[in-house]
Amino acid sequence: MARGDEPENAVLREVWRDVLRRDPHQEFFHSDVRGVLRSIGPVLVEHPEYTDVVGRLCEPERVIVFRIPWVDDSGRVRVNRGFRVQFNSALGPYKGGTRFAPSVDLDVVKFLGFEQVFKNALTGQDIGGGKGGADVDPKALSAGELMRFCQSFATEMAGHAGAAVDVPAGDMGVGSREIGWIYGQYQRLIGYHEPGAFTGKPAVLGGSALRPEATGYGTVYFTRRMLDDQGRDLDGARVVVSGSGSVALHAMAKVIDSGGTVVGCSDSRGSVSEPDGVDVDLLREIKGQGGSVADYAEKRSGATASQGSPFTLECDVALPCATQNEIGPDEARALVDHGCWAVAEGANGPVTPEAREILREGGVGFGPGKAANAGGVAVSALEMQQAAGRERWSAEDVDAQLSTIMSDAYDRVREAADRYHGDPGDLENGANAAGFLRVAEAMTSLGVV
Ligand SMILES: NC(=O)c1ccc[n+]([C@@H]2O[C@H](COP(=O)([O-])OP(=O)(O)OC[C@H]3O[C@@H](n4cnc5c(N)ncnc54)[C@H](O)[C@@H]3O)[C@@H](O)[C@H]2O)c1
Repeated sequence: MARGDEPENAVLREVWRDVLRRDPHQEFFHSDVRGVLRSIGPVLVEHPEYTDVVGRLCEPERVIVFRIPWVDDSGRVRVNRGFRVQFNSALGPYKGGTRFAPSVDLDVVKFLGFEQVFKNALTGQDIGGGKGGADVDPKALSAGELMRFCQSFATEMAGHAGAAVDVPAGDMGVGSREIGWIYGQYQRLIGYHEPGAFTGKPAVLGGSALRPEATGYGTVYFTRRMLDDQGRDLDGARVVVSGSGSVALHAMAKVIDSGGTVVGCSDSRGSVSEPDGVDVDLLREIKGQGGSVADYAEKRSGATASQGSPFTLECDVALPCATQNEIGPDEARALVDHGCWAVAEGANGPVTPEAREILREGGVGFGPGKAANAGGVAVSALEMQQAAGRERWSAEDVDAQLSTIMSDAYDRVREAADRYHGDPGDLENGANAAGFLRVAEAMTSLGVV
């Protein structure tokens, strides 16, 4: 919302101006707040009692910024910056991932933390929202350096994490190995076992079955419900999945499991088109050895590598699963021109606001990340439950719960879209409205705290 495009509701307008005034340069965060304020106007007409919570909801409860000193393999002392934004704990302990990437700054972490508040609410579980990370490129570090880095990160986080306080998980650049190292240092510092304090741990340390798969699988479960409502399904569909990391590889596997063909993928170095279908096992193997999608394409006669976006390829379904701002106006127009049925965000913020508008006008279904990629955090919350009960659930059990959670989230979003925005297919407004309703009820019940 530019100044001339402010909310009509006087309270929302005031909140928006405060957000801009306090942090004028946080554009990712502004963009997300803008979307939410747009969506909740009609909710406040029905629930004026929730008006008071909006200002508090847009201000994190706590922001922790810290120094991460570590020693590299040559003996040189290096310094990075770490972040944890404890955004909202009305529904439960703060819960959200940890991102290690050079692009991490306070704007990105606040944006992701704000998203997380709504996402977690949509899962129906009792978890608040938070996010953290550090401005480091883990790919540039040796394993020894990365372990020391994780230990330094954990030393600072130890005073802020805890099973009933804040439960970090992984995100880009942070997998189960790194969470194991972070948890190891945390446990050493506190002096006892507290497996519920971190999720996404290796299985041997109490990590949940299916946690690595959960976000990708969940995105596909959500997409299937979207297609169902269009009278379509993934069987026989051509699907582009961007990225080839944790979310993307598992989304690809579930697409193939559902009868679809993955006709394109990418990584930070380029993209690949393969009309006959990407071989996910081979791609995983090559990526696991540090290779790129271009290295993969060299091994496949039907695959073509390029430097362009994978979203200009012809496809029926697009699942952006890499990073933010992958689908801008050009990619959105290509998707509309190719008659794409649906786009669902496996990544956080991969579709820009302008692109979302183009998709909407072009009649392409849109599943916002707040809902579509909630599967990861949902299984993280199941990992917390298993830790609390000292239990281990099977992959089948977790998968069944994940599928139900994603389906329920879809219903919640669709119902709110219909009720407050008069269009059951407007899942973006629906996700914001449904998430807001749950958090606002909890915040109101807690009083002004
Ligand atoms: N891991 C989770 O459980 C989880 C949960 C919810 C949302 N997400 C979101 O999903 C996205 C991916 O997370 P991940 O855990 O798979 O990370 P990851 O580090 O395992 O993989 C990221 C992938 O994106 C690719 N990539 C990075 N920048 C790119 C660019 N500019 N263009 C094309 N490809 C690029 C990388 O090469 C890699 O293949 C992130 O937005 C993350 O916040 C992850």
